[in-house]
Amino acid sequence: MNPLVAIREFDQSIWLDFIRRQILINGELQRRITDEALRGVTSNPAIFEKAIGGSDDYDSAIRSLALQNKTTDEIYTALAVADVQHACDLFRPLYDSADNVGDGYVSLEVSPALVNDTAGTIEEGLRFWQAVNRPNVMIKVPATLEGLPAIRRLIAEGINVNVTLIFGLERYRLVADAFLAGLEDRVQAGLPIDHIDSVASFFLSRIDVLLDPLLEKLAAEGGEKGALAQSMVGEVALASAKQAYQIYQEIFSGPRYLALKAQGAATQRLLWASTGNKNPNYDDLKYVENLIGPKTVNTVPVETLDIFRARGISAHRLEDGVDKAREVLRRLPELGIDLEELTNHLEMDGARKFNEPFGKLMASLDQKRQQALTATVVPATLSLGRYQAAVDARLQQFNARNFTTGFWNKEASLWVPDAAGQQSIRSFMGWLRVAETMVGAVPEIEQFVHEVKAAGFKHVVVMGMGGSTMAPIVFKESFTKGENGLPMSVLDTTDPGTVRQIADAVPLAETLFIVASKSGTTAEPLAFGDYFYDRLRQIKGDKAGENFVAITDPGSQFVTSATEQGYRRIFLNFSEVGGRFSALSYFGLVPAALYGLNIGEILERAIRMMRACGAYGAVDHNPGLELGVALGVLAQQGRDKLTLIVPDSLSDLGLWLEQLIAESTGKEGKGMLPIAGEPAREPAVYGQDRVFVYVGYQNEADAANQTKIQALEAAGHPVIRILMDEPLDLGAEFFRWEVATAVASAVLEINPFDQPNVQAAKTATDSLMKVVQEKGRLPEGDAPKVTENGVAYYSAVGGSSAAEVVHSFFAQARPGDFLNLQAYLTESAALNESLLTLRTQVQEQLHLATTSGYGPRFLHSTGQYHKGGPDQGLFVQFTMDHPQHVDLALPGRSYSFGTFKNAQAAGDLQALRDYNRRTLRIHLGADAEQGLRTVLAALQAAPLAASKA
Ligand SMILES: O=P(O)(O)OC[C@H]1O[C@](O)(CO)[C@@H](O)[C@@H]1O
Ligand SMILES: O=C[C@H](O)[C@H](O)COP(=O)(O)O
Repeated sequence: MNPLVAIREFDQSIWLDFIRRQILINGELQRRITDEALRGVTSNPAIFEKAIGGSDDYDSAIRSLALQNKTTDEIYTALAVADVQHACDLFRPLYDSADNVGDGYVSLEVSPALVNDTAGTIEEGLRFWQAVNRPNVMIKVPATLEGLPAIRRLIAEGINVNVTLIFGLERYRLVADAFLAGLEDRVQAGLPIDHIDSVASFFLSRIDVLLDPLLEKLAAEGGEKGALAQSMVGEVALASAKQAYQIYQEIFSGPRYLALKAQGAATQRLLWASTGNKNPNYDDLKYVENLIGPKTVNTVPVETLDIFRARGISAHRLEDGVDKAREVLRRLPELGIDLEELTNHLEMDGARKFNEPFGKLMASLDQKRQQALTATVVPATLSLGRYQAAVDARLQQFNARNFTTGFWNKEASLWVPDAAGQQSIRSFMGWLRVAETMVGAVPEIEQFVHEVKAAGFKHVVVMGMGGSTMAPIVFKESFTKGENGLPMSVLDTTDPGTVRQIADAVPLAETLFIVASKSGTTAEPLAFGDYFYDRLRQIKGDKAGENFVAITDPGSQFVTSATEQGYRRIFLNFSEVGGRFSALSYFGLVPAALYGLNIGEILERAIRMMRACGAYGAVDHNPGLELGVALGVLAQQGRDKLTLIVPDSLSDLGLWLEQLIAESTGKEGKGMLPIAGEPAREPAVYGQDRVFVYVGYQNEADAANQTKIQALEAAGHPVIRILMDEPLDLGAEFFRWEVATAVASAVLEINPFDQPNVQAAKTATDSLMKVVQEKGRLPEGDAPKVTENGVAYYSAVGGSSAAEVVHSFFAQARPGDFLNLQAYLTESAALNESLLTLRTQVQEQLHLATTSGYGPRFLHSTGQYHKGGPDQGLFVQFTMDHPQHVDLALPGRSYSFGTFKNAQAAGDLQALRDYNRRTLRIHLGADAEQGLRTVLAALQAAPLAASKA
């Protein structure tokens, strides 16, 4: 039997004298608990120095905390407390188990600087106890004379105490006395004493390290004394321990303790500490095997633990040779050795051994803190030309209103006058500080990633709509997969072809499906979840839930259904963080971590930007606020098409920006429309409604785009440039753009956090789905105006051929309008190319801004702007057939993905028409790529001409 397990027969508990974030996250500590019967953990300042100072595991957390203006002390406490909490949670099942007596504890030591400071020790002990906030933490207090009253007081407060740095028997008696006195104080105060545990840590190897050289010196002198000294080499520590155990038995069978026992008190067990051997001549298990006995603990370093597991022998030996032990201690004075005096030296030396590494750790933390504070964020360069004056005027106006402070104080009157709007704004500002909150969740997420990989998962599919999946898309497309990450796909469409592609491409049984929905009521993610859950049930039966993870808000219905379906994990996000502002919450970070990205670092960059956008000072030179004011003012001046130019490596950033900006600002007939995916062109093809934003990398040559941007600037267009150092800076950009969007909304006097017009399409879709449920199919729509080459054209404008319909549709264009292509199709490279050709043609001939999106994705993004923003859109909707061999049935429903998607397209078309938008629906038939080529031919039949109006 594994000796670590066998040792339990002798009622000794093995604790680990080591902690480090890595072993918490990578499952090592859990494995030791499960497989090696590990029953507790102790830490000390030297251990934390090794963990924090000796690795870069904590660096991004250190910098994040520094950016939150934490002091060095606060940073140390936050890191240590987080690790101790995590370890406490891993031991919690053991701690709570019915047959547990005194185990499952994790110790956290007060600062070694307080070794002679009673009041300071009590204050810090109480503070740590509250900060860790776990019943199975032990506060470690040194057994100095000043420590003794603190031990009594902390015990009296009901706190578990690990008394450390005990070297001598006299002091040990005082320690036990302080423990009993603390319990008696509680009894006197009428407080319970049945859930308080304490251990007395008797330090061993350090005794021999000090005594052996003295004994060896005497031994070398020879004679009788020399012989006696020789017989004692390597014996004093074990003799002290054995004698201490005798004292333990005496005290804890005496009347004083028995009176307390009657009220439920446990004994203060002896804990053998400093049991890692330091003398190469001794057996490495000297301070383990010889000290096995009932009601004791041995805290061992990792190396000793592993040696014991490999070759240790478990036997009750603590009470062997008790007489000899007594004799060793009795005869020491004959050699002129005063053990009690030497233990005082050990105590002072012990304090030094902890103070030195602790000082070193604090110095290195301080240095990292300073470095974090001096690091700056990537600036945005605003070249606003003739608009600068209007922007400056608004900046001054905002400064006069003390806008920066009001913004951070969530003063909703900065946005809208009505009380309901203001209430909604206040309740959706959680994103402002979510990055800080998430720093604390990084270890939890990283441990989850470890678990998922250990369980054998090979792929991740993130499923959701809009804000619940946009950030994962950006992470996937802008970063290469992290070394330890899993390949990831994102599903955000009901298109059966796409669902099928994903289902066929991934190893289903080894795929982790993340269903991400803030509300938990969005129809698409629920359908995705049901579909894949059903597929997994066919493979794994009742175990299907193991492959599913939910990210949702607390209290959503989805929490209940995911729990019922046995989901592996449910991450509860924050109700005060809206979907499109959730990139830096669980919605963005869980997928990012699974993809192998350094989420601590992403958060650090975000917090750096958060600090730069901080609550004090002027609006100008504040990276988020200044950008927001500029964009808002430009939009008011007709420069409302925010045209994003990016290198290929950032092509999907536009999807995220589109949703954030369009869904936040596109309402009440106002708004800013992001234009993504239009290649940069010469000034002549653009109208006067553009503001160009270039987001790229400092070191990535993107000469073609940069030259074009310069020409656009020279031609009088406002141009904004942001040059990042590396993809991790996207953490900062998420935050900058969230702030800018919220601030631009204040300029436009709208509520950035609602999406009132998205509902119109959902409602229309819902009524169509009712018809489907009743009649088995969607209602017949209007007849097409024209059908040509199998492609049908539906529009309010007339024409007797495809070319005529298309041309008269575009004849409605006015300056400042935009084209929106809505592709309810299965995405493909060929379709992307044709859609781009169509956009380019319209841009060149009509100088319109053009946008394009796959449906239904865009419904949860720019869809709000289409209906709520200004009436400037020309909407071309493309639909296709979903032949039976491609379409997919939805389990438990009377309709398929294809029907659902058709209903969404028809519902949105209905909504657009209800808002009197100019629409053209083109049904491409069974072969969408071929159908679209036909449309292009119709378009190219003659040059487009806009109306003269
Ligand atoms: O996360 P949920 O609640 O499923 O919502 C998805 C998306 O739908 C919207 O509410 C719009 O329909 C977005 O704002 C949101 O990001
Ligand atoms: O809790 C115990 C101490 O952390 C530890 O055992 C000290 O051991 P050392 O003497 O090896 O530093």
